[in-house]
Amino acid sequence: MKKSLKLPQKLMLLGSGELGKEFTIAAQRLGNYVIAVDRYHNAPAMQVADESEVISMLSPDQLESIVQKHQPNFIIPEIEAIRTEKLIEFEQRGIIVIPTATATHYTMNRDRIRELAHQKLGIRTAKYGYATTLEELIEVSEKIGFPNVVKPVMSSSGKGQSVVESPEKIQTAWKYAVEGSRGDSQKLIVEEFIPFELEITLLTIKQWNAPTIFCPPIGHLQERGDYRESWQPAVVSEELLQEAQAIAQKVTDALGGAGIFGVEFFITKDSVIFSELSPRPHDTGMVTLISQNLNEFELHLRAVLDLPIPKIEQLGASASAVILANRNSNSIAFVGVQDALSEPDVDLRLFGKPNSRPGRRMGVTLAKGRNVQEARDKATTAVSKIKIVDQEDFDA
Ligand SMILES: Nc1ncnc2c1ncn2[C@@H]1O[C@H](COP(=O)(O)OP(=O)(O)OP(=O)(O)O)[C@@H](O)[C@H]1O
Ligand SMILES: NCC(=O)N[C@@H]1O[C@H](COP(=O)([O-])[O-])[C@@H](O)[C@H]1O
Ligand SMILES: [Mg+2]
Repeated sequence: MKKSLKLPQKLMLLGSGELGKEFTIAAQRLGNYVIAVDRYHNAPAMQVADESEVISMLSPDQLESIVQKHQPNFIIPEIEAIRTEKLIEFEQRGIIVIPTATATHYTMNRDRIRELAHQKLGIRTAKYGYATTLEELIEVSEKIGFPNVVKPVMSSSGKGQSVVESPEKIQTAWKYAVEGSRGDSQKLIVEEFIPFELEITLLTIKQWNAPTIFCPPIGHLQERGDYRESWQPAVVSEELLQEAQAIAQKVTDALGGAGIFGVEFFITKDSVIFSELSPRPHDTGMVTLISQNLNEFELHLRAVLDLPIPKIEQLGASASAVILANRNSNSIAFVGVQDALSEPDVDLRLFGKPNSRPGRRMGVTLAKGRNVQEARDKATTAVSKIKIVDQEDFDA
């Protein structure tokens, strides 16, 4: 990365969900030009970007045609399911891929990043094995033991993931995982179930020309593999936090490049277990929209563009909670927003996703409190006040 950089830059965002939308807003506040790309029209980031493209990001030809057309300076992946071999080619042609094309390749599938962290770097993870057929799944499950967690190697937000309590449940887990697999892989990972006390995301900012820095840890609560609440700061002993930071530094150094990473850990009574990482802003990191002087999207942008990050300030106990859809609809509306926002220090993001399906994340509440418990209570209370309705029903 060159030492002196001029603004604006042309950024191509591959994936245009809620995280991309906030990133685009951060990029545009510094006058940059953003082309938002996703598989469907009017995705959240497209609503605030300069231009947009609707393609299959797993198609090398479609990626080639939009890169030819827009000639971006940077390609910034926002989801995993991208034809990463093509990103390697773009990088060789001089486009900066964030954090690097190889890093996106490693983190696209759970097996590659697991091999890097565990086999190559010797980092502690849950015991694991792989399966590509039901027979293999039965065999590997017996080896790992019960309960275990079955996940497609390519999926996110808990899609296709389930906890398997006993051998009779394996077939159901197989079916669920194959159906929930994103992209073109049918491989599954089976992990030992870790009975953790707390799980955290350590937002780790890798810079081109400055040392790696960390945000205070974010605690989170997940249900069925998907995030429901997050809060900052999370209480972790100094010793375990240093261990987590050392692991995050080791993995992100191995991946290289620059940008923010969401490094996920399970914290048990006396140990830290690496789970996985996103080479991009993390959903649980949306709490930083209220909890820090620079949120995770602004930090990502600064790291990408080699802009300084002189200080990360935590602004006090804060929390986020998700608003999930309960229906299939392409005309959803929200009611109860007035009530939700009537509390001091409560804020809201409604992502503007054009369609809903049961369980799809449509928004997030943000809150500050005198302590984390109060912040969490305020965020979840705000969620309970917001109801998703059909536009037509409401207008009728
Ligand atoms: N081995 C495990 N033991 C215990 N809980 C687990 C295990 N693996 C996953 N989980 C639970 O499921 C959640 C989601 O798992 P994971 O992060 O691997 O999935 P994901 O689909 O990549 O999620 P995201 O994309 O939101 O990060 C974890 O945060 C944790 O709560
Ligand atoms: N855990 C990863 C994550 O939260 N990713 C975020 O969700 C969007 C997809 O949402 P959708 O499935 O509702 O389209 C992605 O584009 C990204 O913003
Ligand atoms: Mg995760």
